[in-house]
This record gives sequence, C-alpha cells and structure tokens, in this order.
Amino acid sequence: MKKVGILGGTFNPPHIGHLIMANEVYHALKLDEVRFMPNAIAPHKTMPKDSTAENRLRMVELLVKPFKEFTVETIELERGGVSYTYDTMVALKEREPDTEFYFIIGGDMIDTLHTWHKIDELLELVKFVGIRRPGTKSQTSYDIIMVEAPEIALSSTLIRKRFATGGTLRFLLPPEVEAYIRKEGLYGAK
Ligand SMILES: Nc1ncnc2c1ncn2[C@@H]1O[C@H](COP(=O)(O)OP(=O)(O)OP(=O)(O)O)[C@@H](O)[C@H]1O
Ligand SMILES: O=C(O)c1ccc[n+]([C@@H]2O[C@H](COP(=O)([O-])O)[C@@H](O)[C@H]2O)c1
Repeated sequence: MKKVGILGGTFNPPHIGHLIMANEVYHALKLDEVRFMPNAIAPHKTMPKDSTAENRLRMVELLVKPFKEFTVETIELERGGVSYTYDTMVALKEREPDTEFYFIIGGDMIDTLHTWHKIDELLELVKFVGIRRPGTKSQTSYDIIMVEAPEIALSSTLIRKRFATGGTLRFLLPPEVEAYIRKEGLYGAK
C-alpha cells in the first residue's frame, strides 16, 4: 500500500512550520509522499479577505517546489464550498482505493478534533497524525499518532502581522513566497 500524508490548511500564507511538520512526519512514518492541500472554505475559520484561493495555491506551489517528496493536492479547490475533510477523504479514497492516507494536524486542530464534521466516520478513512504546537494542549481522546518534532511558535497570523508592520520575515517563510507576496501586494506588504 502506498502511504500518503495529507497536510490540509488555509496556507494564508504557508510558512516553514508547515515544511517542518511535513518533513518530520514524512520521515517518522516513512511515507511515500506528503501532499499539501489548500482548502476552499475552511470549516472553522473566517476566511482571508486579503488573499484569494489562487494566491494561496500559488504560494503552496512555490513552498513545495524544491522538494520532490512534497506535492500539491487541489481536490478541495476544485470542489469549492466548505472543505469538510470527511467529504475530501471519501473522494480521495474512491479515486485511490489502494492508498493509506495520513492526515497531518497541528496542536490547535488536535484540541478541536472532536468538533469535526462526521469525525467518527472520518476516523475510519484516515489515520490522524498530530504535531505538538506551542500555546495549545495538543491533546485528544481519539487514537491518533503523535510524532515528536521540534516545536515552533509560528503561524500565518504572525507572518501577516510582520508584513503589515514591516517586521523581519527572514527564515519564517521561503524567499520565493515572500517575493510573491510583495509582488501581489498581499497583507498590506509595502
Ligand atoms: N507552528 C505550527 N506548529 C504545529 N502545527 C502547525 C503550525 N503551523 C501550522 N500548523 C498546522 O498546519 C495546519 C494548517 O495550518 P494553517 O494553514 O491554518 O496555518 P496557521 O499558521 O494555523 O494559520 P493562522 O495563523 O492563519 O490561523 C493545521 O493543522 C495547523 O494546526
Ligand atoms: O472537516 C472538518 O470539520 C474540519 C474542521 C476544521 C479543520 N479542518 C481541516 O483541517 C485543516 C487545517 O485547518 P485550518 O483551519 O488550520 O486551515 C484543513 O484542511 C481544514 O479543512 C476540517
């Protein structure tokens, strides 16, 4: 069976926290590939007004480009609407019945996993893989795989603030993604 990790997110913008978690899980679980999957409309989040789905997709493409084991999954953007993970995994399983899927989540998502749409049914379709995140409990009563990884208190929110205030962005996201944000004038970047 092929083992594929899925890192779902809003990626507004993507950052090195996402790369670190994908890489740690890729190695710890000996996956064949990790797919970064931007959502159309996030189920539990107010969606960004300062970037489009196209912007987010382009940034994810730039983020993973140097790494052959990281790819982009566009199924949720193609479907549109609210991106419930259950609906996505039903579709992916149908498309690829011989693949074992590992859905990678950070601590904030671990803490709220019990509120996800059709969570019991979803747990039949995927194995969840959790990465601890500073400022969260990173705990659930569900049986998920925890992967030990270096913890980083970095978020897309912090990066958007840095763009808006002119703070340093070095090492927080790849230069190619930073350049794209400046070219498109996202997040109030000057
Ligand atoms: N620093 C981090 N440590 C652990 N998990 C993370 C980290 N950053 C993001 N994640 C996880 O990656 C996935 C996608 O995150 P998302 O694209 O929403 O970024 P975010 O930094 O949480 O965004 P925002 O600050 O806008 O809420 C989620 O499962 C989230 O928990
Ligand atoms: O299906 C759900 O109910 C659900 C609830 C919250 C989050 N998710 C998914 O979890 C991933 C991370 O979410 P977010 O809000 O951090 O971008 C992303 O792929 C979301 O679509 C899914």
